[in-house]
Amino acid sequence: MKIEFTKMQGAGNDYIYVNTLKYPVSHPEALAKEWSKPHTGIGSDGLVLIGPSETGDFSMRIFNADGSEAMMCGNASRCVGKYVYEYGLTDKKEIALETLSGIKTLYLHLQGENVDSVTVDMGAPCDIRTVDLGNGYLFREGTAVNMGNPHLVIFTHDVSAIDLLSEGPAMEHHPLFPNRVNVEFAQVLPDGNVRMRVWERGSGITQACGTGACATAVAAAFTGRGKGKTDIIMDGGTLTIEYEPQNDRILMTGPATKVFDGTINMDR
Ligand SMILES: N[C@H](CCC[C@H](N)C(=O)O)C(=O)O
Repeated sequence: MKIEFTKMQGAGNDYIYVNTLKYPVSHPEALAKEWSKPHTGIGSDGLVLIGPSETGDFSMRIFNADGSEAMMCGNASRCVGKYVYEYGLTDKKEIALETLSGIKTLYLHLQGENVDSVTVDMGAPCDIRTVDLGNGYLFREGTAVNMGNPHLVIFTHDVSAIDLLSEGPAMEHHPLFPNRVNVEFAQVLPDGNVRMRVWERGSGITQACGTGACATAVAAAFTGRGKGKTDIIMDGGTLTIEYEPQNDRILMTGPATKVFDGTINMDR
């Protein structure tokens, strides 16, 4: 059976989007793995399913490139906003999106007929704590933050010097995080904005991570490095994060971009 999909990216974090109202998907874990492969698949950081919702306007499920299901994805939530508006599933510019970590509100910013950026109310961070990573690792200390999904933020003076391919997996599988963790290496710049590189649980190096950008801003505030509105500059683009520890929410603003539409066979 041939189904339609759309490849979209937010700050370079690319996913395959399928409208399950039209094409129900019964085995997303296997498809995420197969389709994410760059040479034999479509090539992506994972698969995102857009569906109906009883508590919100739409629902989103996200699968990493290794087939594991994630609770939340910041970059995908913006792209879902663009998708449902531009493909005529809604004419709302404020959308309640149901995720495994609760309802997130999307505020669409239009350029003519098209959505070019989206602000997402990402809710409140939780379980913020300093963690001792122990001996035998490049860094001794990090900040754990839960943004609906787990993150470990490590501040360093030179983020370009980090060998992500070895440091990323070492942290993802650190014994302190039995469910694995998304890892952000962050460097505060002279103007207070932050340069960040990410290793995602289940997808490896990605160009950007929305929940990771939020976690980085939270960790910066928690460790006395923060400012209320911070640009988090990643390899694939920049997200603006608004966070004040006394407030109960984080606002994330950034681009949402369509790459192409395609069709693919669902059964092999
Ligand atoms: N790229 C995503 C996060 C995916 C999360 C996933 N890697 C996990 O928690 O397992 C973002 O923009 O927030």
